[in-house]
Amino acid sequence: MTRITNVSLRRILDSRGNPTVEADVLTESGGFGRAAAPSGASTGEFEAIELPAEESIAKARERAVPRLEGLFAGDQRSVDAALRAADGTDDFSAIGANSAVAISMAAAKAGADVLGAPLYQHLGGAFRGENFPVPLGNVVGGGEHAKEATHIQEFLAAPVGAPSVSEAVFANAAVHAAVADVLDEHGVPAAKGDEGAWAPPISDAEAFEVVAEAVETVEAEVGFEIRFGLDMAAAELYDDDREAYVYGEETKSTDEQIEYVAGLVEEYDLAYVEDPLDENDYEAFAELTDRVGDRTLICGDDLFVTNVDRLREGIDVGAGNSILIKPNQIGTLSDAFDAVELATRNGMESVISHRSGETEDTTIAHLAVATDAAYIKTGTVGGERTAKLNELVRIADDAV
Ligand SMILES: C=C(OP(=O)(O)O)C(=O)O
Ligand SMILES: [Mg+2]
Repeated sequence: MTRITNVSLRRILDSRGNPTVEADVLTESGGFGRAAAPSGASTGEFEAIELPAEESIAKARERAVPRLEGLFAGDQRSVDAALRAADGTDDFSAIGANSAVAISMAAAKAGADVLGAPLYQHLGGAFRGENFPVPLGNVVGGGEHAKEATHIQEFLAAPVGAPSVSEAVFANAAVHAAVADVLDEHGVPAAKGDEGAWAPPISDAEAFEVVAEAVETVEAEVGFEIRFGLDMAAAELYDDDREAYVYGEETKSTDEQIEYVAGLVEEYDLAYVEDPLDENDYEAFAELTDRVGDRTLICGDDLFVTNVDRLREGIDVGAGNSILIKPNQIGTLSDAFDAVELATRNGMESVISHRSGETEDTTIAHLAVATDAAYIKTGTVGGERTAKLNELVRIADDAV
């Protein structure tokens, strides 16, 4: 292992055209790692804090960079502990989780480079599992990612029967194309949302029919099982004052929301439902998990925010049976690994995820393989999404 000699930070563009933070980490033996922070739009209330990119860079340069120089790049726990110590808050509000996560990931890449190992190997170790994650591909979407489209944020193709990562990735792209065909037949124009999913001006009920038809068509073509799932991002639908989930003109009480989601799982044989309920409602999550958790994944994104304390609370009451892992929600790779480990020890699946604002960074593809995650959620089309999907294909091919 060699020591970090230099950490540099710069402002780059994300996929929405917003500024984000990129970090370069250099070691004394010439090891190099570069990584960039993604950014959410439907962010959870309990996420680590993202500061404006310029401010985050200035604060991290002043407080974190001097502490990092001299540390071993391959010693991820020490690097991440130094980031936490430099920040001094629980939520990275002093230097920004955007600089923290960019540095944490860049250090991991520099550590891998020093060893001459691919990142997934460095992070996962010699005894990592042999499994590859099933990609969940966003094919129709709305909510905070596209205005005038569906209330439900994401309809996700789930090629659970694909014999390989490559076939799964191409199946999702085929479902995305098939959705366009179905919309075209119905005369519905559709732009794309932030993650590259179609964002048609149709009701949620119509979207279910469109996606079900597209999935069925592609399933028949490829000859393996494709199901679909949802990210309801229900914290964005929930109105605290009205104590109800708001779908345009319609509202649903918490009990009605549970009934609605349980009905959808039944009707469409959903493989996956993320954030079906508000981020503060562990109890309702637990009730839904009790009802349908034996046949689908109930995943906490805004509920858990990749945070072991919130996950522990969920485990105690049986809220959800899987966790979404977004490194920038918590600020470091060590924290993200801890969340995966806690989930695994408690029989929960992990789903490694992109954000709606992304870059060409491919770290999450390596993270998903390193942690033996059941799923990766990283879109279907669009350069910042295919960067991760293509990296997954390369990892499976052992060609990184
Ligand atoms: C990827 C998501 O969106 P965002 O990055 O906007 O939180 C999500 O909610 O899972
Ligand atoms: Mg989500």
